[in-house]
Amino acid sequence: MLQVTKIFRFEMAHALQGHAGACRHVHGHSYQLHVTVRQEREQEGYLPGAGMLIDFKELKKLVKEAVIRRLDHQLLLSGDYLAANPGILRQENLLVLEAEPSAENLLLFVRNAIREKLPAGIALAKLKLYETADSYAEWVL
Ligand SMILES: Nc1nc2c(c(=O)[nH]1)N=C([C@H](O)[C@H](O)COP(=O)(O)OP(=O)(O)OP(=O)(O)O)CN2
Ligand SMILES: [Zn+2]
Repeated sequence: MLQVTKIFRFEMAHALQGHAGACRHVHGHSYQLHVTVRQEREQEGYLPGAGMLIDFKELKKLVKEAVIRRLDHQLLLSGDYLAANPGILRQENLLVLEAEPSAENLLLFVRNAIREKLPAGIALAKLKLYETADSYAEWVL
C-alpha cells in the first residue's frame, strides 16, 4: 500500500497526574510527530495528475492547522491535575485534556484531530510521537 509521511516538531509542557516519578511535575518536551497517510483503496496504475497521493504541502498545512498550532508552546493538563492544583488555572497557555496527557493519549487526540480534516480518498495509516529522543508512542491502523 502506498503511503507518505511528513514530520513535525512542537514544544509542549505537561504533567502526569498520578505518576509515581518526576513526570507528575510540570515539565516540557520537544515533541516530534510523524504523520503517515495512505490511499483508502489500493490502485494498480500510476497516480494520475501530478502523481501525488497528497501534496506534502497540503499535508503540512492540514496537520499544522489541526494539531501543531493548537499544541505548540501550550501547557497540556488533565482535569484531574487541575482539580488537585487549582493555582495553575491562571496559566495563560493552558490547554485541558479529558485524560492524562501521556504520549499515548496525546496521540489519540492527534489521531482524532487529523482524521476530521483529511480529504476524501486519504486515510490515516500511522502516527509516531517522540516525547524524547528514545521514547515514542505509535498508533497504527
Ligand atoms: N508509556 C509512557 N511512559 C511515560 C510517559 C508516557 O507518556 N508514556 N511519559 C513520561 C514522562 O512524561 C517523560 O516523557 C519521561 O519519559 P522518559 O523516557 O522516562 O524520559 P527520560 O529521557 O528522562 O528517561 P531516562 O530515564 O533518561 O531514559 C514517563 N513515562
Ligand atoms: Zn513528559
